[in-house]
Amino acid sequence: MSTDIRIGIVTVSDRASAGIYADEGGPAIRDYLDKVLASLWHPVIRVIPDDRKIIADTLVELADREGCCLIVTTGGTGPAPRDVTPEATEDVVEKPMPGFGELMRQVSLTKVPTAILSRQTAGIRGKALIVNLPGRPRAIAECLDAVMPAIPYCIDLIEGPYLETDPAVLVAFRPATKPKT
Ligand SMILES: Nc1ncnc2c1ncn2[C@@H]1O[C@H](COP(=O)(O)OP(=O)(O)OP(=O)(O)O)[C@@H](O)[C@H]1O
Ligand SMILES: Nc1nc2c(c(=O)[nH]1)N[C@H]1C(S)=C(S)[C@@H](COP(=O)(O)O)O[C@H]1N2
Repeated sequence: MSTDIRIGIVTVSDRASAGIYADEGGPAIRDYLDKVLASLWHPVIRVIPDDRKIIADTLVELADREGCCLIVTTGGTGPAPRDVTPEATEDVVEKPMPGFGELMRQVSLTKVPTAILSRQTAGIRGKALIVNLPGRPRAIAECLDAVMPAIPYCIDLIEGPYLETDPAVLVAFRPATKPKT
């Protein structure tokens, strides 16, 4: 088991990637993970435009070459013509994990009626879990609070590193398992 925990943080935004506005989404994901994770981890950060091939190539690079066990994207999940983050995610995952999107939309609906406009999804590529979040920076904690308790065990199951959370902030759920004989 690797002890080097690398987590990809991918902002998908035409304007943030062009420097028209400062990226707030990537830093919000990093701050969130800094608060929640007790394990030492290293961010691998990318800020890219809403381009299906660039997004797919970036996800492949972070999963296959950078060795990220978790890749969190923000932006590009809505219905607008250039919103293609879910399609790019589906292009590269081997196993879709639709429960993540379902739960995040359900929880987000208690915060904002437009939650159903996000097509955010998730999936597994090799030993990486990829999770999409909406672009609005405030959506990041709203969505991660919902799915984060299940993420460390998901990464256990795909044979990634053991992620420990700070139990005072968030308790990760790991079901009791029988030892293999
Ligand atoms: N990375 C970001 N940093 C700061 N604000 C953001 C970011 N991404 C999105 N937002 C804000 O949330 C709004 C909705 O996000 P959305 O992903 O739909 O962006 P967009 O309108 O498609 O434009 P762009 O791709 O250029 O960010 C944006 O208009 C912007 O105000
Ligand atoms: N938790 C949460 N989910 C949210 C939102 C939000 O503010 N908070 N914004 C919604 C809106 S307005 C849109 S258009 C969709 C898609 O956003 P995206 O294209 O920026 O990914 O996410 C939705 N989901």
